[in-house]
Amino acid sequence: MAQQQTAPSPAELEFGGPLGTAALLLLLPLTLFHLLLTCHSGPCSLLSLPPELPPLSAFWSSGALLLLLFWLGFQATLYLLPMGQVTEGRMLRDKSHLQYPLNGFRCLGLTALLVGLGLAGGLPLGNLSEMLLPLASAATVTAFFLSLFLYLKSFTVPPSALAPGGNSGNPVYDFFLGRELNPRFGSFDLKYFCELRPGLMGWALINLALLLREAERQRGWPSLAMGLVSAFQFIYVADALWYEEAVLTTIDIIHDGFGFMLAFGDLVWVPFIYSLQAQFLLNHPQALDLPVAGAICLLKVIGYVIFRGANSQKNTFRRNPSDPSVAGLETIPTATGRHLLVSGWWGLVRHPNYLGDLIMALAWSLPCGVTHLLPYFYFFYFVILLVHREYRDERQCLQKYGLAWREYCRRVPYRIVPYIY
Ligand SMILES: NC(=O)C1=CN([C@@H]2O[C@H](COP(=O)(O)OP(=O)(O)OC[C@H]3O[C@@H](n4cnc5c(N)ncnc54)[C@H](OP(=O)(O)O)[C@@H]3O)[C@@H](O)[C@H]2O)C=CC1
Ligand SMILES: CC(C)=CCC[C@@H](C)[C@H]1CC=C2C3=C(CC[C@@]21C)[C@@]1(C)CC[C@H](O)C(C)(C)[C@@H]1CC3
Repeated sequence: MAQQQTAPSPAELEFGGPLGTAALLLLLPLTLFHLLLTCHSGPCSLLSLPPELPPLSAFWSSGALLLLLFWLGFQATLYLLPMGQVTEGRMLRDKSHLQYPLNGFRCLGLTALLVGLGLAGGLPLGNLSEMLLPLASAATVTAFFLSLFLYLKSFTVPPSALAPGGNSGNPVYDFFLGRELNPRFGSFDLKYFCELRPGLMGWALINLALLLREAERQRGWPSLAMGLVSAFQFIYVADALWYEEAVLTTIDIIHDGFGFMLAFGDLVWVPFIYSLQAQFLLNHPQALDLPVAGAICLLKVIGYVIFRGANSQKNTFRRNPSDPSVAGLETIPTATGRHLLVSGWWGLVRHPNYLGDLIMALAWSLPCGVTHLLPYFYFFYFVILLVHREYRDERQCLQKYGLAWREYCRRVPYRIVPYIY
């Protein structure tokens, strides 16, 4: 029988409960526009207001909205193309499994091909770099309406389809966290689509537009710093789509509902905030020595090896514990029948994937030099996000695994950084 979903108690509410989430609903878009404006201002000071505000008309254009809707429709069409394998997600509370298409990397290839053809035919992609403000407004409005739709839709599904944490009964809190775990139209999974497709590829496309604009300005090649930032971030996007299946064991898919936090995160925050380093470099060029560039590349490789190794190890183990690559690892049994890895990457710290991700985040910012704080915004935000995420995950794992989780914490005492945290 389907297990009934009970509302979380006030003590279990996350992000500061209704007040905290109401504040985030306002603060996230305000931070976004503050950063976009600051990045294009001369002083580019993270801690003061941009010297002059553009007219209100600079924040909105119907062309930008149409372009965004076209992009969403285009990516949705690619998602639906019957290419590649289909995989099964984790067992749900009603004991069923959802099916997910694994065609993300092919969609990236097709997108790259079409963009390449467009560029060869004279597509002025660099112009996108002057449309970021109205595009970000259009994406924010779209994310807001999508979240409203998702919130209303969640009242039409059975309790077993709700996320563990998003049905407190408080409309603001539930709107922010998302009530339904896997909202779908037939086989079209809205959360899985948004998590990996339009935002991530949009981020890579914005970076490319900024790089092209910089190259045009320099009448030839982009700077080394811009080249490194774009290449590092493109690798991150391509990696996420190549290992698409691994997203099915992340907190976003297995625990969090689909609400404003993820809709805004996926469609707005990722493309417009994660491209801040490239935006900064277009407006504030930086010279980079080859040895420094080499050291930054090494940092990126170290981060990537840890990030990918840890995520793939956990994903393989969760999907098939007898896979030869993980079968020899030491584990702790839990009362749920699932085991916890206690050696390999997951025996180093309790969140080795966060460690790798943070190292990469630093490598993305360093090419921007050390004269400004703004390119490091992503790194500081990411430290806060991952520390908070780790805390949320610990709480959930303690609930899920009880004594076995305590034993894991005893055997692996550090959370993210060995011997430090
Ligand atoms: N770039 C960005 O903005 C962001 C990137 N990320 C990245 O996304 C990736 C996924 O992160 P996230 O979803 O937060 O968390 P994880 O992928 O680490 O998933 C956490 C889950 O993994 C399982 N788990 C934890 N410890 C063990 C263990 N020892 N053995 C086996 N399973 C274990 C538990 O679930 P269960 O036991 O139920 O399987 C736990 O709930 C990370 O690399 C992170 O850095 C995350 C947020 C933002
Ligand atoms: C408060 C606030 C701004 C919340 C939004 C957070 C979101 C931006 C992130 C939550 C988890 C994410 C993940 C990725 C992107 C950022 C968000 C949506 C991810 C898709 C990036 C690529 C990785 O390889 C990944 C697939 C592991 C990762 C999954 C989590």
